[in-house]
Amino acid sequence: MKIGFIGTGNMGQAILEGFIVSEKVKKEDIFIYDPDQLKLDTLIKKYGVSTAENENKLAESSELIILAVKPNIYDKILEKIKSNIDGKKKILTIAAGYSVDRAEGILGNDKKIIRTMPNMPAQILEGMTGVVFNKNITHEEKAEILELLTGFGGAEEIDEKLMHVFTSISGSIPAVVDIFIEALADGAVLNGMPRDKAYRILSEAVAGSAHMIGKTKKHPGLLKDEVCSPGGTTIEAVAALEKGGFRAALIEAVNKCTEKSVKLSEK
Ligand SMILES: NC(=O)C1=CN([C@@H]2O[C@H](COP(=O)(O)OP(=O)(O)OC[C@H]3O[C@@H](n4cnc5c(N)ncnc54)[C@H](O)[C@@H]3O)[C@@H](O)[C@H]2O)C=CC1
Ligand SMILES: O=C(O)[C@@H]1CCC=N1
Repeated sequence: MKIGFIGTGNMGQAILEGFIVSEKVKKEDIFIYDPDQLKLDTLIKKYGVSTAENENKLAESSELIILAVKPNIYDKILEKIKSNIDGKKKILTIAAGYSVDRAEGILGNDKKIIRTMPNMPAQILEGMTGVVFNKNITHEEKAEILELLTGFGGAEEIDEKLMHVFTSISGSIPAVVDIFIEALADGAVLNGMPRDKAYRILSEAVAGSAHMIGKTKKHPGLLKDEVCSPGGTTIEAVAALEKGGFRAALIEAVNKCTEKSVKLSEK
């Protein structure tokens, strides 16, 4: 399948890298367009992909078009490429708060639209992507798209109503985890550990703890209890977190992020 990227910023590049590293897509089948020539030159050099002269040329030569620009220019780009989108081409969106309905409103409801919410670990094949298909995508095409997306991590079809909260707990979550790890490393540095060593240890310890939940299927509260020895060290950390409002801060973070996705969708 010929795939075109409109926009090769942070997320566009992460997906592109995911496709290449996973070998799901051949470099000859990837076309990119971005007004930032430096980004294009770097990606052409690094991955051997081809560039298109403009958005329309890219749309003409691609079967799947990935719109990886900021949400506020989605309407403008779709209007621009509209005449090159027939009922066979697929448009894949990744923007926060950009509904299938809105894309159909511009392209027509006879077009094939896939709304996704990827996340940055796609770059290292450990991403998680939420997927919504419009009614024009066939069963075979759904399977083909999910297969492509699972090349760089997990991919799950979800109800579009849940896309806002999915954005908070998947699309945006790397930033939350990054702050979490940075702050933990500050604590380690405070106690004499070199920062780079702390990051190395934390990335393993946090990933392992997260995998325990998926692999053991135990309730996270139970896993926490198993770590807290009576009168031991861990319960001191737990008590400090509760005192600092850790849970409330995280619930509010998910809530605010979800609200923002809703707001973006109302624009
Ligand atoms: N950064 C992330 O972790 C995630 C981002 N997203 C979504 O990805 C989209 C892009 O976000 P980022 O990559 O973070 O932004 P970014 O600012 O890094 O990338 C946007 C790219 O679009 C390019 N661009 C601007 N006008 C263009 C045009 N007319 N045609 C083609 N390209 C054009 C810019 O030069 C830039 O390279 C957003 O819609 C965002 O909601 C979704 C999930 C995660
Ligand atoms: O911050 C944003 O709006 C995008 C969507 C999810 C992650 N980054």
